[in-house]
Amino acid sequence: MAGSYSEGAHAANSGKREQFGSRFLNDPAHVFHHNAWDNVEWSEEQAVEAAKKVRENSAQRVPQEKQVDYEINAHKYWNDFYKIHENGFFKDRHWLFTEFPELAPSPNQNHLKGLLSENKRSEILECRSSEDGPDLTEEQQECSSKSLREKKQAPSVEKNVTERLGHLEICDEFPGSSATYRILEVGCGVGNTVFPILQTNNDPGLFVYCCDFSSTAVELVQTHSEYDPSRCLAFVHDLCDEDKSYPVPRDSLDIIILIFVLSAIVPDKMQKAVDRLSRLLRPGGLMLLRDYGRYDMAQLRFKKGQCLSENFYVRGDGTRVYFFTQDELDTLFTAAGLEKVQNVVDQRLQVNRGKQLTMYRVWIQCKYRKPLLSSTG
Ligand SMILES: C[S@@+](CC[C@H](N)C(=O)[O-])C[C@H]1O[C@@H](n2cnc3c(N)ncnc32)[C@H](O)[C@@H]1O
Repeated sequence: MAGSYSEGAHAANSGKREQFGSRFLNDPAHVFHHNAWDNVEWSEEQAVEAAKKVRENSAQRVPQEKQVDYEINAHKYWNDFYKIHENGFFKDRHWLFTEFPELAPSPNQNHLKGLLSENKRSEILECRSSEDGPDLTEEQQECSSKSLREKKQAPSVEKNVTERLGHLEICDEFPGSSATYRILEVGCGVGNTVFPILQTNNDPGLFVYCCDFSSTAVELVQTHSEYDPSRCLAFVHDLCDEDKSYPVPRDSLDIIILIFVLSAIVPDKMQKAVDRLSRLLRPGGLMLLRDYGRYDMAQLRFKKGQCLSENFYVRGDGTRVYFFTQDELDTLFTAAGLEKVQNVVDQRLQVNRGKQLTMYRVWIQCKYRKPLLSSTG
């Protein structure tokens, strides 16, 4: 499988991610000079070969009764996973702040969000004009200026925001209710995202919620030396469980993070799970996702007999994984009433220089925003 390699400019033009990628392989002969190459363009031959591998490994499906077991006992398989690996498997994700600067906003930006959660609508509209400074990200500037445009064009937007934020006053007692910036991570595992956020974001108004349906994982978070209940709440929750609610009211969260978790649930439950989460975001709040993309090396490595349904597989330890396209994720988020801010594919070539191995990774990264004038049920 030969890859062809792109210049950064080409990657940018083709809708591939720009922020991550800075090391480009221009000369295939240099492939083993570094550990990883960004924005690797696949050749047609390589894509055809990947599709063939997927057809082959999907030809034989896991029997129905086994599929039922994997679904009913999904949390047990993950519990077993964490009993074995504890917190040594997934690495802390310090790239988070490059990719998602919203997780560690500057004090000014937090102040801005705080005003919104305190329902000081008139103040926020005043503040925005002076705070749209150079230290806001491009997306945040776009968000803010869009808000201002909307303010001028449609007074009903303001009314809607006020009504929605008014809801918070009704449910004013919930964990973290006095916080001014609320982040929820779903499928948090042992806290490899949550603890870096708590370390990096020193905003006194920050409150971080995190949940996972693995009680073993949640216990590891709660017993971590840096777990501070005054800044964080870890709880057991199944994001597919329609009967159990989250411990926060609707329209209350600034950020929801989904890191390699949506791919772990059965595809026909994804939409409702995203819908429920979307309701928890405040107007203007963001859903952030990073997850497996179609034809990632992990998908191509599955053997016959591990396929549950199209692009959905079970690993040897009973945990499951789906491989998304950008369009599928776009449909999930937009159907949940969110607007696209970013939806990019990160095609990376990882290199094991010792073993002279090349590994083609495909990840998708998304940011979707709840509109100010929102109709998420
Ligand atoms: C691949 S791990 C990622 C963990 C973590 N987000 C990270 O990046 O380190 C997937 C996580 O999703 C959790 N998970 C899977 N299905 C879930 C569900 N239905 N509800 C809540 N958590 C779930 C698993 O227990 C596991 O911790």
